[in-house]
Amino acid sequence: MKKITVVAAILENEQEEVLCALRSNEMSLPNMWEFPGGKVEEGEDMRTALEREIQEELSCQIKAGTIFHDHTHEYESFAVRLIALKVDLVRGVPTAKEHAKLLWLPKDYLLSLQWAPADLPAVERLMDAPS
Ligand SMILES: Nc1nc2c([nH]c(=O)n2[C@H]2C[C@H](O)[C@@H](COP(=O)(O)OP(=O)(O)OP(=O)(O)O)O2)c(=O)[nH]1
Repeated sequence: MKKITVVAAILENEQEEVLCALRSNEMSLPNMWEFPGGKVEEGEDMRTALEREIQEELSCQIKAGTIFHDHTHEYESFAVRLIALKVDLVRGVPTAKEHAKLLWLPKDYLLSLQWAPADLPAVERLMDAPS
């Protein structure tokens, strides 16, 4: 089974809301919520990959921090190693360039969204984590 490594950003604002992104119809896993990010390219450092993906997808600059959750999920046709990292916003305002929608949501409400299955362990951990 093909396995890809994906890095995803956990970004919180001053109200302790988490940035959630809705995958568009043109993306794989359409209409599912995710933490924005993308595939790590060959030879690329995971933090560089995440900072690049966020610049491309959200037109803002972030600094990737510590790993929050690292989990492999098997979809029907491929497996995703999803590495979720805490990030800080350095410059700009996250703007949806590829996603259908962006949403800042208090942690307690995260499970009201339909998440990509690979994200659920990280979402649940985030809901349990003290702010
Ligand atoms: N970015 C991101 N992808 C996720 C998450 N959860 C999850 O299952 N995925 C899946 C969806 C995609 O199959 C894959 C990441 O692909 P992507 O489409 O975001 O990455 P990309 O921009 O590098 O790739 P591409 O669509 O241009 O081929 O991982 C998540 O939280 N964030």
